[in-house]
Amino acid sequence: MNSIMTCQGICKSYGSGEMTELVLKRVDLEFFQGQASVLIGPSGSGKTTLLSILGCLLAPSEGQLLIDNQPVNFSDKSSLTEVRRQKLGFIFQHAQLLPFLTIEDNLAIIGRNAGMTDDDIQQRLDNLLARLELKAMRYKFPAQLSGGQRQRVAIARALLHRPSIVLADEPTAALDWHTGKTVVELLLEQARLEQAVLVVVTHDTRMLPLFDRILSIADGILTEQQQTAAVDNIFYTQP
Ligand SMILES: Nc1ncnc2c1ncn2[C@@H]1O[C@H](COP(=O)(O)OP(=O)(O)OP(=O)(O)O)[C@@H](O)[C@H]1O
Repeated sequence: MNSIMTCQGICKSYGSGEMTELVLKRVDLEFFQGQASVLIGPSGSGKTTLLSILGCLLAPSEGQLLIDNQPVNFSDKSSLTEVRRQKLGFIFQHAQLLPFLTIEDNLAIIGRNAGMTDDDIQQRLDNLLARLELKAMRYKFPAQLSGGQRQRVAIARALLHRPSIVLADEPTAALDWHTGKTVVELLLEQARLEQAVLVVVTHDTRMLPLFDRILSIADGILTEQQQTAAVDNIFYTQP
């Protein structure tokens, strides 16, 4: 399996002097092609902080992030934007679609930012809208879709430019359990199909058996647990 992303001794602290809060303490972690990880931990434990570092949105205080074996240079804004546009796909709690653009245009803009040709964007749109059962939504506006449909568009948008890494921050928090589970299953299926690294933050322990690996943060320390047989998972609780 190819290593896509590596955290080497990553620390993150906020504030200074006596007010310093050390949120991440030496995180060492490797992410492999096609691997799906779920990130859990109590409120305030640093999940969004770690996801923001993985997404090149926030610089670590110490340590290095490597993507495709290249250290990410957090002080070079233009190279950061390039890495985000080419290699990363994001899904948030609320789909955050642009309300004044149709679904097609919301997706196409991501392809244009990544430098894809119009033909490639159209082919990719046709393919993803069909796979995610969104063909009928193509010319609609976000406000005309249900919450679950909007999150399916968010999945299509995160994958459109074929990123090698997809990061999702509580993608189901605004959905009911059934819709949320369907959205996560689709996200996993589509990310695996594309062989992308997937990292999902969730508070919902019922989702854990769906993932290859559980990353758990507490008191700034990250621990990982591989999952082979989902039912043996100690975190598993029935819906
Ligand atoms: N910009 C910031 N400035 C100062 N402190 C921050 C900042 N962002 C986060 N923190 C602090 O860092 C800690 C971790 O926050 P973070 O948002 O990463 O946690 P989380 O695990 O995602 O929480 P939740 O599950 O509630 O979303 C918290 O104590 C928070 O108050």
